[in-house]
Amino acid sequence: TADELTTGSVDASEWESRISRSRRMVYYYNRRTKESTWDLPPGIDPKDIKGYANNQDPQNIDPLEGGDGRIRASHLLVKHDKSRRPSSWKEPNITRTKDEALALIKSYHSRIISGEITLGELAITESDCSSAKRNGDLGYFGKGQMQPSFEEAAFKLKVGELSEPVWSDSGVHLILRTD
Ligand SMILES: O=C(N[C@H](Cc1nc2ccccc2[nH]1)C(=O)O)c1cc2ccccc2s1
Repeated sequence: TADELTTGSVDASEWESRISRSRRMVYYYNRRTKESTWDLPPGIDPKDIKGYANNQDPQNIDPLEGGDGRIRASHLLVKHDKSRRPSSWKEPNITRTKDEALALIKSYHSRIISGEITLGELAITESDCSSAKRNGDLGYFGKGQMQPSFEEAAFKLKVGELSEPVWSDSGVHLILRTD
């Protein structure tokens, strides 16, 4: 439409293709306008859209990546005094040092790999991220959505694998890839 031409949302780079899990069909999502559509706007060539390879049969989706290049993960975040936002639902003013945060996350890592407790259970009470309310679940995310260090570590994990401590501007994380 005319306004699309003026707002430039005919720009292929704003679009990504995703899989509708319910209808097992490819749909298109515009990261800027947040709109979803089954049909690409006129003037955009599907082959220019990143994400799920188009005109592939959604039945042969890579089961490990949800088919559209996204993964799902939960995490437990321990913030410190130099975090991007040294505050959380748990602690309005976080004063622990980076070393103390690392010591804490290592103790959590040990308890999880020993089988004493799961990351999801521990995140509820101990994570400094608001995802604590969802057992640390961050939902599905693709490349370019999370902080680079977090994304790099998460995409290296196999489904069900727990990361070593991972630093981001927010603090130090344990990441569990769940899908
Ligand atoms: O950025 C968030 N929360 C920040 C802390 C934080 N920083 C992160 C950096 C990478 C991945 C997750 C992260 N969580 C905060 O509460 O200060 C998010 C919260 C939630 C909640 C539900 C789903 C996704 C997200 S991402």
